[in-house]
Amino acid sequence: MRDLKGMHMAVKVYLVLIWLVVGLFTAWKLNQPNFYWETFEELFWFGLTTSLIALSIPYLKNKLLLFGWGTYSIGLLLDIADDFISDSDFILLIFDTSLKNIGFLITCYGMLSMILTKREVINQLNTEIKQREKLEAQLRYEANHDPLTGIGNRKACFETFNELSDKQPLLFYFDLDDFKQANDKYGHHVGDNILRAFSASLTKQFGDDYCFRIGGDEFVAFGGDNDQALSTLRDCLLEQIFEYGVGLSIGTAKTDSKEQPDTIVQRADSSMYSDKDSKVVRTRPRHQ
Ligand SMILES: Nc1nc2c(ncn2[C@@H]2O[C@H](COP(=O)(O)OP(=O)(O)OP(=O)(O)O)[C@@H](O)[C@H]2O)c(=O)[nH]1
Repeated sequence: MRDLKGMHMAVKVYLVLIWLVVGLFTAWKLNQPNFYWETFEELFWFGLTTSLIALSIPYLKNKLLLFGWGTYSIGLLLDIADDFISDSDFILLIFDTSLKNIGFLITCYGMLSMILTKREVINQLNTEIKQREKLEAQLRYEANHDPLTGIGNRKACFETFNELSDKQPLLFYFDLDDFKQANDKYGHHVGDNILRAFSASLTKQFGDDYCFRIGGDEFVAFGGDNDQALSTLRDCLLEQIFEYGVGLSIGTAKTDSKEQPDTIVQRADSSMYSDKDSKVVRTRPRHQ
């Protein structure tokens, strides 16, 4: 970019010089009886073209374009020479117009090939950008979602906590009962399916964006104050996994913008433990 700015500056300086030369040439020639306006015009274009070529050489990689441009300039030079030398003296002078036209065509073709090459490069870059964006979106998704259940993870829960609690002010904390037993009895893969089924029921109840898996068999969800009774909610969430002998403890805590998310989660966690401890039918004591 700085190079181009420098180039524009140099072009301006060259143009001023050309006009200066042309002005002096005109002033001088006006006093001559056989002044050729045509020569003056040809000199001007030759000066401008060669100046631009000289300036562009460091920036132009396309040899065809430079060759075309060069050929055009030679045509212009022959045009000027034509005014001073007669055709019979130098046969090449009759090709001035042809050389200009050939130079012009080669320049056009050089530009076309340059545009096509650039377009190919731009297409490649666009493909790379799209791939990168896709990869970034995937990485962002993986960083914020639990790979097993597909719902949000602990990190996502705390990052969106304030935003979600503004919309849904009651925090639910869920912990499966006797999940370890189900794991031991039916195998780890069934345990995985239980977690998936539970997550599916949870998102059905609370919505995809409001549920998170924050530990092995621990989940949180954001809901409204007017939600159904906890016993109904428990039955609903256990419907698909009840057959494996797992239960569900639920704790709740009202969110408060003055409190830290950690504190609110801790309150909901304590409430969940009270629920777990209050269970009369348990196959074994907790944390065994
Ligand atoms: N299948 C499976 N098991 C997991 C996964 N993550 C954690 N666990 C298991 O989940 C169990 C959680 O432990 P606890 O909460 O003590 O198990 P629990 O039997 O529910 O205990 P209580 O809550 O007291 O009833 C452990 O046995 C872990 O190995 C997982 O991704 N898949």
